[in-house]
Amino acid sequence: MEDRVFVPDLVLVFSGKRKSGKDYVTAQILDRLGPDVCCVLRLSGPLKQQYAQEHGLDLDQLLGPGLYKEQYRADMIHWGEVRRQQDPGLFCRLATRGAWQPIWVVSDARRLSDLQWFWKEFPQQTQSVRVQSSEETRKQRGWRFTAGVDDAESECGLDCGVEFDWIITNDADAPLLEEQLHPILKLAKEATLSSISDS
Ligand SMILES: Nc1ncnc2c1ncn2[C@@H]1O[C@H](COP(=O)(O)OP(=O)(O)O)[C@@H](O)[C@H]1O
Ligand SMILES: C[C@@](O)(CCOP(=O)(O)OP(=O)(O)O)CC(=O)O
Repeated sequence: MEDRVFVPDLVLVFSGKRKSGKDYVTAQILDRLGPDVCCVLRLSGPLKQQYAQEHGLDLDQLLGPGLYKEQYRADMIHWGEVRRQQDPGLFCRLATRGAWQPIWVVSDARRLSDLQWFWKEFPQQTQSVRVQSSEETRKQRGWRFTAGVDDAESECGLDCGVEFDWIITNDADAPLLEEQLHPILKLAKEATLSSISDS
């Protein structure tokens, strides 16, 4: 474990397939809790930054939701895997560096090694959240199966073997997101309150 000065009260580590709604759901949580209390951290942020720099690419477009990033996704996955083999916690460390809010929402865990890093660093605080949507819904949001991406560890690494603390079903016919997020938001509020009363 690293020597830490700052330890968050709660770390919600989200995973889910492409277009399941990870960004959408985590943005809703940020919206409810506010930026003084909560931050959304993306493991893909430092990865894309480094990748863009090395390959002379447009970082803003790589970070955006458009088609640009899809042209590079397979190669970025491979590039990131090589980096992770050398140092499995690299992107987790970089993404969390400097985060000061008491609630961290990590939007994009993809591999067991990502979750393991948070469990090890923040055993008391980490809660895993899976966002799931049907293939039909994901298709309506623009997803198309891509060999080398949708059958790779980046998309399938957390498909089995993890008992998630929370599962959010993000389909039109599922219970309202508002209702599904309620217990998680309650937990976040309780975590900050109990740390205020401890201090
Ligand atoms: N519950 C929802 N209601 C409306 N739009 C949604 C919902 N969930 C996801 N979307 C939309 O679907 C698209 C894909 O969602 P996104 O959060 O980017 O997925 P992911 O981050 O898992 O790839 C985005 O345009 C997003 O706004
Ligand atoms: C190379 C990646 O980090 C690219 C991730 O890009 P996004 O996080 O933008 O992906 P989605 O939100 O699922 O569409 C994947 C990886 O294997 O690390």
